[in-house]
Amino acid sequence: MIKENLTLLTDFYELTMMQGYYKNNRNDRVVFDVFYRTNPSGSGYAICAGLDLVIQYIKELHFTYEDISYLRSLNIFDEDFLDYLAGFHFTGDVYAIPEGTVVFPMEPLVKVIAPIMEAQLIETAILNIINHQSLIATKASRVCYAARGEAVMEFGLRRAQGPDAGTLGARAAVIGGCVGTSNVLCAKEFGVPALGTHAHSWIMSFENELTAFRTYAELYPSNTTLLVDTYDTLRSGVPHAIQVFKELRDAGKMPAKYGIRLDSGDLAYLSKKSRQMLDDAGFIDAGICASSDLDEYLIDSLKSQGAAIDSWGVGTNLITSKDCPAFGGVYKLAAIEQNGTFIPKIKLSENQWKITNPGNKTIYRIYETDTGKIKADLIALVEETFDESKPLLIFDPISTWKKTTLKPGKYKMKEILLPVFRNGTCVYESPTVLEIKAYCQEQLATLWDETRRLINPQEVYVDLSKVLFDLKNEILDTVNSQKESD
Ligand SMILES: Nc1ncnc2c1ncn2[C@@H]1O[C@H](COP(=O)(O)OP(=O)(O)OP(=O)(O)O)[C@@H](O)[C@H]1O
Ligand SMILES: O=P(O)(O)OC[C@H]1O[C@H](OP(=O)(O)OP(=O)(O)O)[C@H](O)[C@@H]1O
Ligand SMILES: O=C(O)c1cccnc1
Repeated sequence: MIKENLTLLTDFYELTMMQGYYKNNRNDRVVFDVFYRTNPSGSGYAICAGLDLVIQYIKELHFTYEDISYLRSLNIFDEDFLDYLAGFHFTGDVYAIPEGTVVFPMEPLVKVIAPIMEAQLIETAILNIINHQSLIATKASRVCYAARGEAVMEFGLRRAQGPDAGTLGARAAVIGGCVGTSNVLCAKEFGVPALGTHAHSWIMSFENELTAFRTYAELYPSNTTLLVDTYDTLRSGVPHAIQVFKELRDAGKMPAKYGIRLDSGDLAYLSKKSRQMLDDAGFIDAGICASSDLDEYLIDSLKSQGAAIDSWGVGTNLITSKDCPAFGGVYKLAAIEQNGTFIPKIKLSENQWKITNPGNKTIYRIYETDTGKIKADLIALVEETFDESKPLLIFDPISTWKKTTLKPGKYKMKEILLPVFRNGTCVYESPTVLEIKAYCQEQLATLWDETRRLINPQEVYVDLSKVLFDLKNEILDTVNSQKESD
């Protein structure tokens, strides 16, 4: 599923444009930026994810004999262009922000520098991959934030939008902070923990709840989590679970990890009552897991209600990012090479926020030295250099009066857009998913609490360097004066 050749996973217009470029002998190198304009779910940040699949996709790019025959059958592509496609492979450069990094609106997450035919073809798949995985990684980081460090298991496969979304979404959820997933294919493919309890059907398939619990506990002596809400949580489920735990204790076979799962009803009330019953029976280390249509807001609310829950199973709302189903990443042309120099390009909009940033750019993350927290991100042209031993003026590119001068010694800069392909060859090795998850935790720690909060977070400034800001305004002035003279 994930490793297949995805070359035709593109919008038809990319191919019709490609043929147009081909027929007009236009294959100049261009710069395209992938960026998004608004953080999903009202978040103060996003987590970028999906680069590993983008790399696999680009490495595999080629049109098979069947692909070419299919395109020929559409009666729109000429033989000379189809011949070109038959020999097609990617020859360009790609730069990207590593997976698991916290990112902010308007900054290029991926930058493609390639002949326009190649750069155009890969737009759709790159957006498809980055948009989906970044959306779910961001959602997972919010859910895990609400759980305040307690384990969150990803349980959404059955309600995901198809097998790929379920599997790659689970990968992204682990990057964002989940301890593992119920999705076995994801666990195998990406080397992440396969986790789970059991279903109501297990209980219902036995003559009674007690026998179902006993049988499960015998089968899985090292991790016995019993689902207690099939008939009556407090009158039947929890007492039966306690009875089974007592039998295990009496037999000297106490599981290393054991507890109950609540899946319906008032989770705050039921968890507190269950906790009391378990504690009274001497099972103070029994865990209480909760599931049932949870999301970050419900978990946060349950926490503030004092719910006695210590692990969480989250499915539908996480794997589908139900409150915000699209990430909104776009792919915009930023420059075209002419005679060896990149000519910056701009896309105008009535909305100032939507006007693109021109040129071949990179991003510097600016950290406060005292705290290690992010002060701002700075988008600059690649040829610019910065000297940390000098003061740095940063200002908001829209509300330019919002500015600050950073003193030498008080800030550090780190370039976060890294080379991934050079001249068509991959020069980047993706870390494992668990390494990316650990890196993501470090990244989240560089955010201020005010930016992490779930509602109305403080935004992080993404500024333009003075050189880029001036260039953008110069181009805007030129375009505007051209419009007036037309
Ligand atoms: N204490 C609580 N505070 C806020 N929300 C809660 C609390 N307890 C449960 N919830 C949420 O309320 C919703 C309850 O859903 P609903 O009433 O449809 O069914 P249920 O209790 O899961 O029972 P069933 O599965 O039998 O229909 C779930 O989203 C659950 O997470
Ligand atoms: O609520 P979500 O966040 O989507 O989490 C996944 C849900 O999937 C299961 O229910 P389901 O009714 O599918 O199966 P079950 O009979 O095992 O409860 C599980 O018990 C959770 O309630
Ligand atoms: O293992 C579980 O408890 C589980 C798995 C998928 C969906 N709901 C629950």
